[in-house]
Amino acid sequence: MYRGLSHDNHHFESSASAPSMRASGYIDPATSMGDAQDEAGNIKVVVRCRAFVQREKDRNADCLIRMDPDTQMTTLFPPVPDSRHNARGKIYEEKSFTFDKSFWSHDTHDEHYATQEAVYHSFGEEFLDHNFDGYHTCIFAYGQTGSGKSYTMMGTPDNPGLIPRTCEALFSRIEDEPSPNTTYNVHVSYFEVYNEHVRDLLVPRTDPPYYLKIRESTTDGVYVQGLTDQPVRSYKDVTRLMRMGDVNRTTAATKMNDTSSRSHAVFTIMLKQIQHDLLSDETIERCARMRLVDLAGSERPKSTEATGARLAEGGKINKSLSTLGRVIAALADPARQTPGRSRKPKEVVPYRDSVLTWLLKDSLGGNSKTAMVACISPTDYDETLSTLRYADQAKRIRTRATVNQDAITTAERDAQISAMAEQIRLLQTSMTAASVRRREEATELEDYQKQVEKMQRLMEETKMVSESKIRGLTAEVEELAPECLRLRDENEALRRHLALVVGELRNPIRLPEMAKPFDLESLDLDSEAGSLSEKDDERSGEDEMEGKKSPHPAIVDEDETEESAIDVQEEARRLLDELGTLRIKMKDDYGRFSAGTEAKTPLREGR
Ligand SMILES: Nc1ncnc2c1ncn2[C@@H]1O[C@H](COP(=O)(O)OP(=O)(O)OP(=O)(O)O)[C@@H](O)[C@H]1O
Repeated sequence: MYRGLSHDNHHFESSASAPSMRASGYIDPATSMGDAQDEAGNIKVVVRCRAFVQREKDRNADCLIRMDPDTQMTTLFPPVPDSRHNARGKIYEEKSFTFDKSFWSHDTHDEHYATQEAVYHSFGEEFLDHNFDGYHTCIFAYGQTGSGKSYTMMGTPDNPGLIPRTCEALFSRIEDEPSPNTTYNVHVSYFEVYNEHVRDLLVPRTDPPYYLKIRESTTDGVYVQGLTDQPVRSYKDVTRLMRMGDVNRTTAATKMNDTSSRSHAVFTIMLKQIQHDLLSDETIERCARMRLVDLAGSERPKSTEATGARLAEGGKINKSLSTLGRVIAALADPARQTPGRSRKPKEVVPYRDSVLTWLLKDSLGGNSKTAMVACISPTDYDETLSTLRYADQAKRIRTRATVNQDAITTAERDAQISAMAEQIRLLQTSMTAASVRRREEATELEDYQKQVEKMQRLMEETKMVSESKIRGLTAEVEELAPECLRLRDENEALRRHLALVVGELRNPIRLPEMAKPFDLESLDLDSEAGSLSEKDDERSGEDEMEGKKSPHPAIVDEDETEESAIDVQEEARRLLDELGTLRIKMKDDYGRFSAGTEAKTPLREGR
């Protein structure tokens, strides 16, 4: 039974360590360029156990944790089987782990109670020292949902956590800087990784949300493109930004935590110290990056009773945390820690498998001094065991931190500035050219579109003209068709008539001698026409040669009649030709414009 467990003998003394001995940010080029330049070390791992929250008090929960202040050992005791810890066949065992520090923040009345201030003094201050020495640092809080990560990192207005305390101490050190030759430049950024997307917390939220891209460069490593990098001059400036970021951060109430963080939040402080030596006219610059990460909590859907969006968020959170676990496992691999000794090939570190691990690549396995705060709840055996195992593995990770320092003379600095100015000038020129090009391209595109519209309009007009032309021609053809038929019939009649007349002339009816002479006057041949056959010509010639005068008066007018017949014939031929030409023209127009209008065209194929 561990309810009311006495911790008297297991807690350590006040965890407030001695304040940093660092007096100022003065950079000693001689020492700073020495051994401290490249420092390999393990990730610092601390564990913090929080107090009961109301829901745990309500169910009279047992505290399953003990911490030994002397050995820094954290022990997890098996729970009394109850509705929450009754998995059939499951064996709950006592488990012990030793970390760099075990913070007992469970019982405020306990003499070893670790306050927010104590946690900061224990290692927050030490990490700030590293920053002033020019090292990049990273502190991240890990643990199940509701275990106290946000409380440890950000805290409350009354009980500020590591982030505000670090910032406050940073500015108080800057203000206390005794050397007039040292200047500081501080920038802050704050972003969250929500559902595998990066969102800037220092800009107002938008709907739909605006996500930032992650880039990697040889000089800057992995970075968030377009992230607000706000210059700050005082702690007041920082608190304003922290508040803004916290308001923008995605939180929601779950069964395990009323204000559960649904994202990983990364607060970054960039500290640049510039020290100018008047005698040597040399400038030493140190750049340090402080990353303070409040991870989203791992969660069991069964415990949080999440559904819908919350459940999906939880899935993404767990996925990225399990990738973090795999990254930690790969980095903690003994083959990696003792290169050359092990024959086992080094495991590939899956940094890129999640946005979080990709962004923390440098902090987890590169140029950084890193600490992990494993936050645990005093009541949940399974989740706490999982967190303690995670933390235990992280202890084995070694990083190699380097002092990020550059020493340059004033002349070099001036040269750098003018090189940069030149680069900016070139960039401006190319930007101007690019925008001119873009403008030109836009104008060209506009012209092109206008031309296309114009062409479309023209085509439309042409179509309309063609249609009206077809309509006009069709009407004309329809109008001409009866006349054409009439002409053809008339021509036919004339031809028949002419043939009859010619036949009559060639073969005149011979009247008997006694008969009444032929009444020439009654024969009207003026309008008759026809062609004479050769036979007829021959006969006429014979008659002339014989010198016989034809008794038939018609023979006297034969030439005249023939001329008239020829005229008629020519007129008919001309009409036929005209008709043919007209038909060809009609056929031509019909072919050109008749697509889809055939139904309207009454043209018949000419014979
Ligand atoms: N050391 C502590 N002392 C007192 N109360 C604490 C402590 N740690 C956490 N709490 C309380 O526990 C509750 C949950 O804490 P917190 O929100 O920090 O959890 P979390 O791990 O950040 O959760 P999540 O992952 O869901 O965001 C809060 O009400 C907080 O005030």
